[in-house]
Amino acid sequence: MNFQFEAALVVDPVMVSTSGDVLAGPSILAEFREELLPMADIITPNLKEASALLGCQQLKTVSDMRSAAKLLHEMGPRYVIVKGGDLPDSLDAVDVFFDGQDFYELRSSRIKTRNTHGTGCSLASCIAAELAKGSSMLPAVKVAKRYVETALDYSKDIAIGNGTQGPFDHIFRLKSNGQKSHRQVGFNPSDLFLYAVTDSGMNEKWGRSITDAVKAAIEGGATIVQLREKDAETHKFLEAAKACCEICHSHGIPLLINDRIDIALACDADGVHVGQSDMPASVARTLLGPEKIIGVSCKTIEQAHQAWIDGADYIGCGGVYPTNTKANNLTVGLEGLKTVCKASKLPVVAIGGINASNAGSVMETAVQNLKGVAVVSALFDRECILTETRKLHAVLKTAASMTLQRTH
Ligand SMILES: Cc1ncc(COP(=O)(O)OP(=O)(O)O)c(N)n1
Ligand SMILES: Cc1ncsc1CCOP(=O)(O)O
Repeated sequence: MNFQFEAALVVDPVMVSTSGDVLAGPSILAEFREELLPMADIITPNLKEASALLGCQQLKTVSDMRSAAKLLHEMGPRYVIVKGGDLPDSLDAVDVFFDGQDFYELRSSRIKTRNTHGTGCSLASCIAAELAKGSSMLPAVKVAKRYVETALDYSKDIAIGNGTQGPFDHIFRLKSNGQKSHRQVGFNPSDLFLYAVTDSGMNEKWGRSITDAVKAAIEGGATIVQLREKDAETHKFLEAAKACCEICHSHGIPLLINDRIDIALACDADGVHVGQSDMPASVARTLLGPEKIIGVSCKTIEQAHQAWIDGADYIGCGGVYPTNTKANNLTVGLEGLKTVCKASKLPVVAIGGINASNAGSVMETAVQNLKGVAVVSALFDRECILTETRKLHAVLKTAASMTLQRTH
């Protein structure tokens, strides 16, 4: 693993709590400014703390937060995130991240709860933990934000003690894992290794149900499944999606729905895959919440960058090779795939015309961020899905181990 930080100092200047209580007085400000901030890799003040550090400057808008982030950066930390939880309720929850050059507005849905004690410390701790795992700063901040948002959502209705504000529950993942034994929580990019994408037309042609097709793909080694049922009627699709959810989750395999956010919500699938002309990923993220997986189809560096800004988890890049499965789909080729992979901040799965004969060439490009291949016809437009999935899995494993040998 390539560690970006040998040691990192994450400073949460705990001075004013989310509830407005003053936790540290003005006497500490000089030490913060002169001693701590110049050493910090990142500081994570809320609006009141940023205001106090800047001599009680009023911070009421996102534009004020940008100016504050810049001024705080001049005090020495390498990165600043000004947390906007205290902005008026009518606005989205926006945090402003500044790396000394560029500003990023990190938006999330506003979760209505009084249980907010501990959010600031947990965000800072989670950033530190991500840095320790080898992450660079902005991805670490994004993971931490998602974690806090999910924990807030999980614990929004918990009633503890007598105070008006309670703590949020930051060990929710252990609990939710216990409740749903096989269901994976969060997104693991290695799941993209062998991505099976169904097709209603192909199942019809071979006289198969979606559930039988999904079962066979999983048995053959598929690591993630997407239901891409373009012609399915909604009621039937929902019933099939619910059944596929059960099958996938009993095997610990994530199930995504193509395009249909309504179906994904109704069957509690693990997420969705959307294209450039579908629901924007940022809206999908707001609708689905922080925990669901969102994939976006991208052919260009700009689209990949936008997907990342919008809060996607991975991108699907292609068509790598010509295909009959998707009409009028521009082919980007291996070179286009490499270009997007190198620029992407998100993991990538290659798609389009991929089969057991060419999957090795795709994986052996060993380009950064490429985690696997997504395949429709090479699995589902075949007589035996199980055999074809096994064959493809073997090819991918060989390619992955050859790549590993080459790089060591
Ligand atoms: C993994 C993956 N990558 C790309 C696509 C294509 O999605 P989209 O651009 O929305 O096109 P349709 O699949 O809707 O025809 C995908 N489905 N999965
Ligand atoms: C959905 C999609 N998006 C880009 S190419 C493609 C079709 C992939 O199907 P196949 O694996 O049969 O080429």
